Amino acid sequence: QPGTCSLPSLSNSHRKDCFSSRPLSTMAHNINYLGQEEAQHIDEELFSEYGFSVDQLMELAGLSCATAVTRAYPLSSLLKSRPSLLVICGPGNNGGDGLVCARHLKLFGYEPTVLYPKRPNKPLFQGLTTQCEKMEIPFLTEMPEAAVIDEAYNLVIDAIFGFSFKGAVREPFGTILDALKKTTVPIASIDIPSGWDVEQGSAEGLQPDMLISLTAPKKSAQMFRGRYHFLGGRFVPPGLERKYDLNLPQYPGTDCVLQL
Ligand SMILES: NC(=O)C1=CN([C@@H]2O[C@H](COP(=O)(O)OP(=O)(O)OC[C@H]3O[C@@H](n4cnc5c(N)ncnc54)[C@H](OP(=O)(O)O)[C@@H]3O)[C@@H](O)[C@H]2O)[C@@H](O)CC1
Ligand SMILES: [K+]
Repeated sequence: QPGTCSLPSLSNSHRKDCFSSRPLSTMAHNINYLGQEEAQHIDEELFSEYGFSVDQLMELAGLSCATAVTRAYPLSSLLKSRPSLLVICGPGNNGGDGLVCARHLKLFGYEPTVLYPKRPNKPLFQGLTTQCEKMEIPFLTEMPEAAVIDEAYNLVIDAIFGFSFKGAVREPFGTILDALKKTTVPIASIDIPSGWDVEQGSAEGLQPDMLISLTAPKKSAQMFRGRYHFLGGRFVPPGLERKYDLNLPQYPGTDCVLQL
C-alpha cells in the first residue's frame, strides 16, 4: 500500500516491552562487551600502534552499517513509495560513520536524507559532507517533527553519539532525541543508541529496532531489546583481539557484517 511501511510501527514505550526474547547468541559466543575506556583505548591503538588512519576505519565502519541496513531492511521490504531514510549525524566520529553509511546506502539504491546540525571544522568531515552532496543526498536544515518523520521516512539511522558520549545531552541534540523518541518508524543505531550511557544504557532513552556494534559490542548492548543486532567493522588485527580478549565470532566468508 503506497505511503505505508511494512516495518513495525511501535511507540517508544512499546519498543521497550516487545522484544524481550532476543536470541542470546551473543552470550553463547562469550563476546567481551567493552567498557567505555576500553573502547577508546582500542580506538587509539588502532591508529597509534596498528597504523590505521581514521578515514580508513570510518569507511569500513560506515560500509558495515550500510550493509547491515540492507540485510535488515531490504529495498523490497519498504512499502513507502520511495526508499527514503533519514540519517542523523552527530559531531564526532559516530557522525562520520553516518555520512559514510548514507553514501553507501545511496549507492545501494536507497534515498537517504542527512541531518548534520553540528559540523566539525576538519577536512575529514568536510570531505565526507562534500561526498554526500556530490552523491545528490539532500541535507535538512532542521529536525523535522516526529509526525513528519513517520510520514516521510522508512527508517531513521542514528549516528549521533558513539562510545565517547558522556553526561547530560546538550542542545541541539536533546531536542533531536526527544523528537526521535516520539517517532514510530524503526531506528537503526550505529555503535550505541544515542543518549545511552555507553555502559549502563538508558531505560528512558531511545529503543532502536537495530543496533550495529562496531569492532565489538559495548556493555550497554546487553540492554538492547530490538530485533536486529549486527557486528561490523571487520578490521581488528589478531594482536589487538588477543590483548583485549575480544573473542569475536567469525564473520562468514567475505562478509563485513555478522548478525548476533
Ligand atoms: N575503533 C572503532 O571502533 C571505530 C569507531 N568509529 C566510530 O567512532 C565513534 C566514536 O567517535 P568519537 O570518539 O569521535 O565520539 P562520538 O561518540 O562520536 O561523540 C563525540 C562527540 O559527541 C559530543 N558529545 C559527547 N557527549 C555529549 C553530550 N552529553 N551532549 C552533547 N554532545 C556530546 C562531543 O562533543 P564535545 O564534547 O566535543 O562538545 C564530541 O563532539 C564510535 O562510536 C564509532 O561509531 C569509527 O569511525 C572508526 C573505528
Ligand atoms: K549512535
